[in-house]
Amino acid sequence: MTEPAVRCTDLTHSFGTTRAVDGVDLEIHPGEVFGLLGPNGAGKTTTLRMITTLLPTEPGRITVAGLDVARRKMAVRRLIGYVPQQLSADGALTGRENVSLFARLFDVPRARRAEEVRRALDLVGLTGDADRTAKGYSGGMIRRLELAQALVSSPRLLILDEPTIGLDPVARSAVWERISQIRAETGMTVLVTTHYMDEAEQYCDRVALMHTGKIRALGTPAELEADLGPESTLDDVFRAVTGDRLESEEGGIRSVRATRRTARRLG
Ligand SMILES: Nc1ncnc2c1ncn2[C@@H]1O[C@H](COP(=O)(O)OP(=O)(O)OP(=O)(O)O)[C@@H](O)[C@H]1O
Repeated sequence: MTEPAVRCTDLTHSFGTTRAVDGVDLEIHPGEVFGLLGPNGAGKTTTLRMITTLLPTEPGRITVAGLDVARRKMAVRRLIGYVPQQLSADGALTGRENVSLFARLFDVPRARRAEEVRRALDLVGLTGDADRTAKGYSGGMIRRLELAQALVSSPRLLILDEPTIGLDPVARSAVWERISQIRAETGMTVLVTTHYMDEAEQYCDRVALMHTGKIRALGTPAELEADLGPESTLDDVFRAVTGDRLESEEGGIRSVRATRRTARRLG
């Protein structure tokens, strides 16, 4: 039987008295686009940081392609491409130099490096802009550059934390189109967090709705909506299971702040 791409068993993590992740069980199938949905503070980033080996997994357990994350950290890191929420591109470098840097960091063999960098830039549609410095890129182009950085080591599991936060609707769909195309071309598994329910509805095969550290519902968007009744949206499902709204005002303000931070850092 094929191993799940990710299996989380009873994941728990606290920061002081805040229980950020509270008994999460999750199984992500190979090759699917899986969306972890929830408002700010739901515990999504903490869950991703545990899966990516950046936070301890105990007392819970995580496997990535059958490998125990607590015991096989380095092997797991080689399977993963991670795009965090924080900016990871350097404005002073060209697109190609940014991706080359990641190729070196991730030990892409020297003989294959230039070709892998070209391939990653091509996958995200940045070939024509590869030799311009990133400080001249739009927000959407920076996000696609960060995708290329994560793709250069040919990961089996691509993990994206709020890939479209702070982008305008056109740039958001451009980023998602690339994610869908890359998944179709490479067959890799994609785990993505978002608080934009329309994106999850359109682009995710399955979603988990997270709130106050717990998974409150899990399934395909269509299944979850059908369970609630005709004409339901994912936001309705979220409200029904948590009594809260998925897209909060706070999210909007944070998005703007994030965009401004990105612009400042690259400028
Ligand atoms: N390093 C930290 N120190 C203390 N508390 C933290 C830390 N990181 C997260 N938290 C708290 O843990 C809870 C979950 O945060 P987390 O970042 O995982 O949520 P999230 O769903 O990813 O939201 P966001 O989109 O805002 O990052 C929140 O209450 C947050 O304030």
